[in-house]
Amino acid sequence: MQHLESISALRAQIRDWRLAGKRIGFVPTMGNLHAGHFRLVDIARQHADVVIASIFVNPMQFGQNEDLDKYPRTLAADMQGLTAHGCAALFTPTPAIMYPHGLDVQSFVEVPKLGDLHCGASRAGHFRGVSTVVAKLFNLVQPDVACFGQKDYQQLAIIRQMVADLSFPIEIIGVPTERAADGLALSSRNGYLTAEERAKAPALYQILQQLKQQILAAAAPYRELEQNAKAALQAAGFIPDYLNISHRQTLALANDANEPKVILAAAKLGSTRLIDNLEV
Ligand SMILES: Nc1ncnc2c1ncn2[C@@H]1O[C@H](COP(=O)(O)OP(=O)(O)OP(=O)(O)O)[C@@H](O)[C@H]1O
Ligand SMILES: CC(C)(CO)[C@@H](O)C(=O)[O-]
Ligand code: BAL
Repeated sequence: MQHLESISALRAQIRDWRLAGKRIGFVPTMGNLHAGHFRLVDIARQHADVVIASIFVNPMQFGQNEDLDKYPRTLAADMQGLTAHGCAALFTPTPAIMYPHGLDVQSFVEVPKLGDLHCGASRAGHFRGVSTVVAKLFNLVQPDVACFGQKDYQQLAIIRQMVADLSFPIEIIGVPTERAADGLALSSRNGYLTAEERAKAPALYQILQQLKQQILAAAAPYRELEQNAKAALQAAGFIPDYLNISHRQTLALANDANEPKVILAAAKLGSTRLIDNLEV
């Protein structure tokens, strides 16, 4: 696997692939890779001749009091895993490369409405950071196809909207959430959990599954079901951030049984913020 650390090296590799007529697949990540990330690479390889991944812990998407500094960085292990999954190249830019003049004067991309809801309301500026870095990575890599996880459901919706609005010639593929045997969505932040917290963590997905059945049974109005589910999260040891029965495309709160729905949730277990979702 090629390890590309500069924009010039990346562009030379992309040029070589283009001259060879290769269809390029791209998997952007923040590293500390797990089976969910490697699944993205596997899927990308099904849709492209070559796959390139990126690892960049993007400071623009972290809030002041978030975990930018402690975010796990495991490059050597990540490179071994990517190589084992047939990734052809890995791009690992630094913040100085991505934001040479600093974040304060950096041009940005913002997806209105979708970026303001749910995690956008809880993490001010987060999705501006995500859409900006992904747009820049798309311009640098210029892939034909890019894979994102459904674990970050709102992020995937925002990327799809950005690609459509800005006419990126890139096919976006959403990959189902990879889960541990007990149902917990794999996430780099799961590594923050203590043993006691990890034992409680599966309750998040279990509560989403129970809520889905209640929605299908039309057990009560959606807002009442949301409140009950948040109470169940608290009883399971979580501090709920949000739990919203939403429209799959607009992500606005759903009210109608006929709408295509997704349950979106974020909750803290100790100091660890977990997210998950379940389509209804
Ligand atoms: N369990 C998973 N299943 C499928 N895709 C996933 C999973 N976890 C992460 N991804 C996807 O991998 C890509 C990179 O995500 P990222 O590097 O932030 O990993 P992460 O596990 O989501 O970390 P974090 O704990 O910061 O959320 C994103 O498209 C994300 O949706
Ligand atoms: C898409 C992404 C790599 C942009 O930094 C990040 O938000 C992530 O890892 O999901
Ligand atoms: N996959 C989530 C990235 C973040 O929380 O910044």
